[in-house]
Amino acid sequence: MPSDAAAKGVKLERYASGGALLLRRVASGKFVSASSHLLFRATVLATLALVFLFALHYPSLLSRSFSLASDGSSSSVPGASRSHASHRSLLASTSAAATYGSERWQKEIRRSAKPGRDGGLSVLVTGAGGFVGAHCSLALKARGDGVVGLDNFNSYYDPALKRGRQQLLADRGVVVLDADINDALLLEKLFEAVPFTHVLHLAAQAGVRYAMEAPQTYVASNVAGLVSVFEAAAKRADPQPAVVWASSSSVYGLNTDAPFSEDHRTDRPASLYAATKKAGEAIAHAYNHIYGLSITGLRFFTVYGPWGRPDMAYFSFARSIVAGEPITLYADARRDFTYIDDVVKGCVGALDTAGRSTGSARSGKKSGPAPLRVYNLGNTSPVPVTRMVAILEKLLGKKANKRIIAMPSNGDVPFTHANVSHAAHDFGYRPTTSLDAGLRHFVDWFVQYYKLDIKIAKPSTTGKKPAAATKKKASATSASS
Ligand SMILES: O=C(O)[C@H]1O[C@H](OP(=O)(O)OP(=O)(O)OC[C@H]2O[C@@H](n3ccc(=O)[nH]c3=O)[C@H](O)[C@@H]2O)[C@H](O)[C@@H](O)[C@@H]1O
Repeated sequence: MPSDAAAKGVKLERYASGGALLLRRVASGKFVSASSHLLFRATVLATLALVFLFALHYPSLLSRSFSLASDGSSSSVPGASRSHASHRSLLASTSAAATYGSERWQKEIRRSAKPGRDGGLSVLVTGAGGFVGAHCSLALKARGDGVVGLDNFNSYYDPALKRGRQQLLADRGVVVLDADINDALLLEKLFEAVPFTHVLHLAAQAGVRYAMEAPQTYVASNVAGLVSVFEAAAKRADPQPAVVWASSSSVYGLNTDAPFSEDHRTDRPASLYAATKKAGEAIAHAYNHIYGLSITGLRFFTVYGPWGRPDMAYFSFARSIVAGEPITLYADARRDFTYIDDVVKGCVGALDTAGRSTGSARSGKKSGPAPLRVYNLGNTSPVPVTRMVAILEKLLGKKANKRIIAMPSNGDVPFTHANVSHAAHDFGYRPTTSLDAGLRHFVDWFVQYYKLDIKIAKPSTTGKKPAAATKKKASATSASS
């Protein structure tokens, strides 16, 4: 136990008085002598010198993140952009139980990547903490494929939701790394550790209208990040995997021919978001042409469902309706809303039929042409946004406080409508979920996840009155379950 004096921050000083040796109390601050000042300064200088040397020799470490999801470390990033996310990586590395490239790290990655069935795929899923990425990872794992995920868990929307999805995957033995697709060295280490058969590249900066606020994050994720993934798949992986990646219905931009077919013009994007996705399709062409990389782009049409993205209209409207807050509807807007389970089946079908890459990382040459494909994954039945709101109102048992305005000039397009005949022909893609049924699944999850005391209306076909919502723990309802 410290003495009372020490505990109070005082020191006892000997002094002579009248021949007697006495003790007196002196504040400890007064004892900070010139020599301890010097010592302090020397320590600070030495530390700065060490940091400088470290940064000089290992600059790439400053932009790398590599903790394993399973170590339980949480490092959500303040700020809205993916490009900001990597700055926390040094923290992630020091807190990780199994560090990047270490034997334990490799062992964990290989375990997660190992298929649980003969002929199973081994898939690297980027954006696995995201909405579509998490559902696809669960579905692949459920059918016996090996999956390794990565995600930078940025705070474009609530990172807690992404951590929740990560936990769902961890519960099923799927590792999701805290990592950024722009970290070339990390991707290299991943491909060194595992001969992935496929990459499902879903990490991106999503959201059409946010591109006006944060244009550079779209370039960083959707252009630079895509190049980073293609570079690693083409030059660092041996053998090269096939890549399936998320393009967007927004590439149709100002196209007015409907339904949208892959053969239609896509050279008039209405938003920077759409432009980066269109750029991605051009970049895919180049990597396929030069390196023989098998590449499939999937144009998603307004995907919705449980564990969805809170920035999307159906989700934010549901929150506003519950909170009694106003919502703004763009007059006459229509969307080909596509339910997550249908999209997951499309993604899995695209992976299964991707065809091999023909290039070699070692020789840098390709042995012949490799598949280069692009598909619409939509629902084929556009619905007015006002109808989507009416379904939500009915399910939630509450009227929305609606404000209807003309569509602003914010990158939005008035309608989307998918022709999916190519996907149907090549891998049997057939969307089966109506907006009514899909939103019901969403609201079921929404009420459970946010623990809302809401009675959900039964489907109109039953003609029954609203029943109490179940209170059991929220779970994914995708093909994974
Ligand atoms: O299909 C796609 O390619 C895109 O789908 C969605 O984009 P969007 O269709 O604009 O989805 P929401 O932001 O959820 O908007 C849905 C509809 O609600 C309308 N809306 C949106 C916001 C609002 O305040 N009011 C409103 O009426 C929009 O005009 C749109 O018609 C996603 O956010 C994109 O990431 C994705 O790439």
